[in-house]
Amino acid sequence: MALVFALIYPRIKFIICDIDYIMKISYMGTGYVGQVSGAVSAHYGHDVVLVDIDKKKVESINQGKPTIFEKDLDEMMEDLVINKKKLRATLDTHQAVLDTEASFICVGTPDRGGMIDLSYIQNVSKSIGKALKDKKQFHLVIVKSTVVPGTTINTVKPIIEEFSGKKAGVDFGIAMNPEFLREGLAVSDNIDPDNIVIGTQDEKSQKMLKEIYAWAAKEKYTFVNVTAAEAIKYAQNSFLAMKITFANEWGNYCDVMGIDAKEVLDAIGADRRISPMFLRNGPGYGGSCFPKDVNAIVHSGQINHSPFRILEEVVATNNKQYLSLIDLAKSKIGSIARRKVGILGLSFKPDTDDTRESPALKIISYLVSQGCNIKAYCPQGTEMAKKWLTDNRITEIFYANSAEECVKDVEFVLIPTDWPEFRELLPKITVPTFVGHRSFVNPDNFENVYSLGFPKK
Ligand SMILES: NC(=O)c1ccc[n+]([C@@H]2O[C@H](COP(=O)([O-])OP(=O)(O)OC[C@H]3O[C@@H](n4cnc5c(N)ncnc54)[C@H](O)[C@@H]3O)[C@@H](O)[C@H]2O)c1
Ligand SMILES: O=c1ccn([C@@H]2O[C@H](COP(=O)(O)OP(=O)(O)O[C@H]3O[C@H](CO)[C@@H](O)[C@H](O)[C@H]3O)[C@@H](O)[C@H]2O)c(=O)[nH]1
Repeated sequence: MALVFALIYPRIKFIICDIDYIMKISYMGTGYVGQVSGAVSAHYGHDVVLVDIDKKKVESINQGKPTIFEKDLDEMMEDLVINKKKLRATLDTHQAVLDTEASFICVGTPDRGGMIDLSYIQNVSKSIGKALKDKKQFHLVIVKSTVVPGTTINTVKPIIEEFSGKKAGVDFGIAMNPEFLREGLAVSDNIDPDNIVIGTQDEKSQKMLKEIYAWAAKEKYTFVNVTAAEAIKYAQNSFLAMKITFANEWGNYCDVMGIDAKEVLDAIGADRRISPMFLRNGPGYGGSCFPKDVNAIVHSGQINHSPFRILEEVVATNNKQYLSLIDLAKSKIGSIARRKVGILGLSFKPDTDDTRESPALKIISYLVSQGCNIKAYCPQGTEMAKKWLTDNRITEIFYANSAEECVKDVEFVLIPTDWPEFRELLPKITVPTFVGHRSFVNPDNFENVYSLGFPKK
């Protein structure tokens, strides 16, 4: 991916306009998805306005500063906002709809008791509908947020029709274009996507989406209807979550059987039918997407009388997997109650500041319940972690300023998140250290280091 990015980035930096028609596009919701996909769209030549209800985000973007930590986004946004003036942000949804030809809906669809909370989708659909009432020209509305199959047609479309008094497919278009970016690699994933899924119900909307993505190679397009586009997103994420869970269960089994899980997983990954991607065992998948998306599709299967038994098991297994790292520590050092523990890595994976559903936070909650004294450090995730832990009344944590400080004066260390920079520290740690991802390190190279999926005496 690094090589692909190195080849592609200079090209888009210097050839800003790679499209036949410069479209005016608004992105409703300026989080990880809206901010990155909006910036990349502007980079390829479109005129983009990002819309949010959060004033701080809008102000920061208008100064050319992203509000998330994402590789290459700082430089790209500063260039687009300050120098090229292709990207701006606003709080005014109404005006943004009037000023643009197409709007992507990129608001959150968080987990609420195993289902997705549609309130943000409903609110933004109402605002778009009200604006369309005042607009004469055709406008394309594209759902990019992850929504369960049926949501665009049964929720978004009727709300916009009601508030605009207009008809979908005639006065405005309705489409679904799921987002596949990975946090930490969001810019490069957007610049060079594997697949662009275009879900539409009418020809005009499909034509407009082809213009929006005119910069991409045509073989990347997948044309489907709106509901299939919604389903593709869930099928993909649940498959990947299942693959990781498969690797995790093999990791657990290999521990017990005295086998190095990496040898097994690397070997099967060499078979092209399986592939090595998403086959690293660890302390369970986290993040803002896999946990909530697998829950939501399991729920949709249940209420539609077509249960996903295999995914129900994936959820149950993943919910417990973080405990395997604690069990590994217990198996080597005995009781962990009331011990001093250093936790390296709070984000749900490296290269992001996002700590949503991070296994590290579940581990901290458990250790605190056992009376442990926690020191924690993360290169980017501390701020978001602190907020979540404080909201959950976990306040007795010492947040170290460096990885070195975090591992001093503790009885053992846990590394749930495999930030590459922690590797350099391993030779200097003198206390037992337990690593979540076997792919991160070979524990045989260190006296005191243990890993899930690696049976070390
Ligand atoms: N984060 C990812 O890696 C990722 C990848 C692919 C798909 N998705 C999906 O994309 C969607 C957005 O995810 P995210 O991580 O960017 O969410 P996020 O929570 O980071 O951002 C959502 C933004 O929407 C804003 N918002 C809420 N209501 C609004 C309104 N009425 N008008 C304008 N803005 C409004 C919020 O203030 C926030 O800034 C979700 O459905 C998610 O499942 C996320
Ligand atoms: O082999 C692996 C790969 C990942 N993980 C874990 O799985 C989680 C998710 O990782 P990743 O998929 O890299 O990050 P996300 O940014 O959550 O991206 C996923 O979720 C997004 C939101 O839907 C999708 O757009 C992406 O395609 C999909 O990969 C993290 O906790 C990882 O540590 C593993 O344990 N082992």
